[in-house]
Amino acid sequence: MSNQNQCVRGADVLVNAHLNRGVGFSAEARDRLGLRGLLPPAVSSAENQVARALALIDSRPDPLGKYLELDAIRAADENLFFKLLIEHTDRFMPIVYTPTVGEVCQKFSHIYRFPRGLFVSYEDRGRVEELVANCPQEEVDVIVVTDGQRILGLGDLGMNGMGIPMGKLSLYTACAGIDPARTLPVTIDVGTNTEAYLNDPLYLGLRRERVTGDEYFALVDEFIQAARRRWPKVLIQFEDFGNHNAFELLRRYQDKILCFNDDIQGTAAVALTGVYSAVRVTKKPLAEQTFLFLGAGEAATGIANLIVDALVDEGMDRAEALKHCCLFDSKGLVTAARTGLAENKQPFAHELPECRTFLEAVRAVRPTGIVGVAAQPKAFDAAVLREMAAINERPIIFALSNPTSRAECDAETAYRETDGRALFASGSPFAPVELNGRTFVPRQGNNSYVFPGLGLGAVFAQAEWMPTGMFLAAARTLAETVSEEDLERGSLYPSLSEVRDVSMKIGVAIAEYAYEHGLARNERPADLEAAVKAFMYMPE
Ligand SMILES: NC(=O)C1=CN([C@@H]2O[C@H](COP(=O)(O)OP(=O)(O)OC[C@H]3O[C@@H](n4cnc5c(N)ncnc54)[C@H](O)[C@@H]3O)[C@@H](O)[C@H]2O)C=CC1
Ligand SMILES: CC(=O)C(=O)O
Ligand SMILES: [Mg+2]
Repeated sequence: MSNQNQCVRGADVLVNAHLNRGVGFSAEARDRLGLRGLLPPAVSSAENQVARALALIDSRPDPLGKYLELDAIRAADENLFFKLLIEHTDRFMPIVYTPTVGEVCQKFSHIYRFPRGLFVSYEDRGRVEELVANCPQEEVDVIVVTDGQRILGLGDLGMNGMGIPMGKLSLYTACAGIDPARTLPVTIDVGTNTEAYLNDPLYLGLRRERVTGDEYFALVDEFIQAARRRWPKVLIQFEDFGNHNAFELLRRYQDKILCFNDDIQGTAAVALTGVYSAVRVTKKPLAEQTFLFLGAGEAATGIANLIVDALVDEGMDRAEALKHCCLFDSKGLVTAARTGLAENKQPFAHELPECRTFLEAVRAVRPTGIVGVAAQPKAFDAAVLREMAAINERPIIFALSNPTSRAECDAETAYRETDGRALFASGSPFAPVELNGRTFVPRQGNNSYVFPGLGLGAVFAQAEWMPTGMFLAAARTLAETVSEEDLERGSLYPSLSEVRDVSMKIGVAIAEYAYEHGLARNERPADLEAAVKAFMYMPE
């Protein structure tokens, strides 16, 4: 607790979510803080508080209702909220994160109740420093910022996209122990091109079409500079920006400040882990794998580039490595004959026949794995899955688009259409599948397995910036946490119940990378693991 917080007393404590422990305050704390009489007389144990909260949440049958209960708990007592999230990660992650967070964003203006984070509107250009100064946080370790243009696979949600930085930062704390008082969700509101919001009287964002070009980049830069002036060591995570801006912002800031793009780089690391797990099962090395991506945007080319980096790291020539990844976008298979290709797709434009359907492309490329990152629901249909099963003994099937409504296929379909041979992962969670007397436990190929640990390590070592090597290190560290028992159940990732330990290990690997490569701004502690563990916030 900071000195400033130690001065807070009486009712002010009870309306401060960082400090409030509600009916959990002991008799001694109630006297010390001037709370006697302001709370019901009985003191609740931690177990009691959790039980009361769980009953309240369970009284809401629908996921959005559960989200609203959790959100209200958070607004009143952050300690209790994170206790719930940490003790019941499996149960509440689908509520505070995908898929429910998608619905939360779509309805954000209708369910808005509690102030949180920073809204930087285009109307505030020229005075963003003042907005940043208004933030109550004395210190900020991690900012997650969006402009709401590509929220999951749901499209342009404008200011409503704020649910995503809020959700991601909840995971930073729950999964990697970043102090919640030192996190800041940010939305840069430059308008929206979604007509329904512009016509919705309850919409809380700027009512205008999106600002683009120089004015757009000037506003984002004004925010970044203001944030870094106030918090010079802050990590900035770019999240769910529209494709062109996402690549351009990464190009501008990647090697200059402590930042990364989660959709491009975090996703790449988690997908590569899934690939490493899959090749342990197929016993065919990475060098013998070929991937066909449905989609050719941030996630697709982020993943493809990291696979190429991993192959080059194993000794393969880069030109050869590029041939191991092929892209299929809204116009069909990306080939050398295509003109006007975006820069990120060009390295993957190979000499291949023209294919208009994904099934044709599967037949032409004969991939060992397909990766769905185009938000095209059910695109991995029975014909595609059967073709993959005909080409491969153990086909790799990653349906990574979010939320569940945008998944390329569900787990049951993936296993059923491949006679249980698919090595499957999905962006949003699916329940275990029973097939032919076996139980498959699919897990999430979601960047949530890596961004919390990446951020933890970068913040711990106060890294200057985050090179590609860090994302490779994160993928390899995560892969080491996948056990033989996991693989036997069809799980390419560890259980969510282990996620804090997993994030800690990734954090240590990233911090170590920063120390070894001269990127850290502090001294390496003698016992790095112990120091990282001690750094991690844990609710009381
Ligand atoms: N599991 C995870 O951790 C992550 C999942 N994603 C998901 O991936 C999806 C895409 O995200 P981004 O790559 O950032 O978006 P993006 O907008 O950068 O890329 C989308 C791509 O899909 C292609 N596309 C659109 N319609 C298509 C069609 N009918 N057939 C083939 N391709 C088509 C577009 O040409 C574009 O290349 C979203 O649903 C998002 O939720 C994104 C990041 C992380
Ligand atoms: C998981 C994530 O970052 C996305 O779907 O955009
Ligand atoms: Mg994202």
